[in-house]
Amino acid sequence: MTTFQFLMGLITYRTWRYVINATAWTVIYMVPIIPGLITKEFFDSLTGDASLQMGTWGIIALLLAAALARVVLIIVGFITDVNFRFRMGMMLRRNMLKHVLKQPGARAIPCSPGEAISYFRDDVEQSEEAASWSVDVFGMTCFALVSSYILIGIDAQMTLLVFVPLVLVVAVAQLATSRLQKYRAASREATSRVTGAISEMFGNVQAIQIAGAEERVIERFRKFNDTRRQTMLKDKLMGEVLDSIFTNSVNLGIGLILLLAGQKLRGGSFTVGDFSLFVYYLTFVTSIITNVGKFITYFKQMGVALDRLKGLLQGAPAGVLILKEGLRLRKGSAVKENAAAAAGAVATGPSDAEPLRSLEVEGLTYRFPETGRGIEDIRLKLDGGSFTVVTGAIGSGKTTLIRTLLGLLPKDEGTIVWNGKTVVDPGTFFTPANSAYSAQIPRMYSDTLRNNILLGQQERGDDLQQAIHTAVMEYDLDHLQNGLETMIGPRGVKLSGGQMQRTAAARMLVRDAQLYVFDDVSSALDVETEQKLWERLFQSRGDATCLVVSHRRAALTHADHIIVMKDGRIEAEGTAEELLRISATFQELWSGDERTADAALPEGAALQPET
Ligand SMILES: Nc1ncnc2c1ncn2[C@@H]1O[C@H](COP(=O)(O)OP(=O)(O)OP(=O)(O)O)[C@@H](O)[C@H]1O
Repeated sequence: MTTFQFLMGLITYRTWRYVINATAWTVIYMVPIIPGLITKEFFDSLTGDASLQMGTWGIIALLLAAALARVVLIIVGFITDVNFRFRMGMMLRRNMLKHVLKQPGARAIPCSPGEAISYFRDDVEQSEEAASWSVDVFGMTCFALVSSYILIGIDAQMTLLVFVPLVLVVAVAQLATSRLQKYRAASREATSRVTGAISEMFGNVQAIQIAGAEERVIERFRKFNDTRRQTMLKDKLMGEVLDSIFTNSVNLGIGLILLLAGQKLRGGSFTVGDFSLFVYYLTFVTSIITNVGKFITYFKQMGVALDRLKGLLQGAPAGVLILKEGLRLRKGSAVKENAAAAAGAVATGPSDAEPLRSLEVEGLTYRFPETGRGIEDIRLKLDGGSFTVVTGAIGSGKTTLIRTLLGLLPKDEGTIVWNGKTVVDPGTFFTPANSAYSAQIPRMYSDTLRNNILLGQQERGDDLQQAIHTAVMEYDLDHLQNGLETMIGPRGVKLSGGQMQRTAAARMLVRDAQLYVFDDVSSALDVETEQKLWERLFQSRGDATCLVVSHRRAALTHADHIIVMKDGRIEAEGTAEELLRISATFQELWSGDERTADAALPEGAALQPET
């Protein structure tokens, strides 16, 4: 998609709003034609050259009326502009967000959240700016056409001098294009790095403190800021240089007009009124020239913004950005949408989920583009109601296997078959009521513990209490000041690693699902708590199928089937007894866990809330 197609895509999102906006601003730009003619009449009346006799008060009244009309029109223009800009920006942001949310969860954005914020804020604003200025260019062109027609009628030679700078400006702006784009791209990139670094720093305060890395982190941040300062300076300087070229080329035009007008006035072919009209229109032509230059600059910068936004799409067609769907800004449409969503929820609700009889995976492969590592040719089968553990050394591919199976990473190859039917889109299929998942690193929101567990789900009967009990959270609740109503997350009480994992387990268990997937939920739990968790899970959800990543004996001894991963492939599989005989990797993991269990902390040591 070219920058022009992108611009047209934005403009035609709400064509009639654009037309209203363009009409309003065209009238605003055209209004000064009238006071110019009135002023000409006034001066000509002083020298007796006037064709209309209005008198001083008549002229004042006309000038006031024209000024008042312009004020009113400008207010209208601002309203139409804000409305148009808002919708355009919202459409872009909505389409970007929709695309991001459709991506496999683990690769939703190709950058840090801070950088993504810069795409959503700065690049969208830049695109809005160019589209909004296109309205002004249209209005200004109309003014230029009408005023030049009037001026040519008076003096063609002088008119040429007024408009020559316009040609100059366009030529200079075109010549400066590639450099301007280069500087803009560099300054945007540097800004993204800075916002990305801020989000990383705030997200990793504890890790930075523990490593005593404050100074090094700040030094790195300072370097990013220095680069940003330099690139921004170049970008701004280039903008200012162009601006001054535009303004000064106009001044040159004014000088020439003054010289010529002097001669012509003396010769009698030019009236004082004509002179006043030229000078009056010139002030507007000046702003037109500057603004046309600005628009060309914004258009070029829009090209840079478009390239960056394409990057966020990760290879999807750029047309995604300008998909024309409704914004649903009115209350009525939101209500309708909620009703539709509620209807959808019934169709996929727990009662409709088909009980899991078998889940088969064949040739599942995913390689991270950055490292080429991942999982290769995974084949596995889960029977309904079974407890399967995936184990293996660090980096052997356990998490990648789970994420690829659940559609959080886009599989390169392989098939997933649920009860004999191929799963076409794992990302949407592996959600409640088919499956629920607890990630290796759980994320908490700044909200109450209750809302963090429910995550929008309606509380039904004693579901919540049951999930809390199964996740072995009762001790935590007793020790949190406001129990379930305690504010947690970044802006509340900080939970320990074990508390977060139990909260994530409760979040998963409060949902009815056929398949429960635990990714290393036990890594921050002591042995006794983990033992309780599995026992309670079997009591409360005995018929559920579980797929668990763990290297702990507490999980391994409960397993019907164990899969041992090594270098992204399945190295061995079987029961714990069988694997202890045949797999050296498994023997190592088994004895490694014995040492960990011996050194484990007593129950409750990790349960105190960190504040
Ligand atoms: N985001 C990523 N980008 C590139 N490579 C990755 C990424 N995540 C993991 N890898 C690589 O893929 C391989 C498998 O990683 P994975 O996280 O699945 O291992 P794991 O067995 O779950 O490890 P752990 O026990 O530490 O959680 C490793 O070599 C790892 O370096």
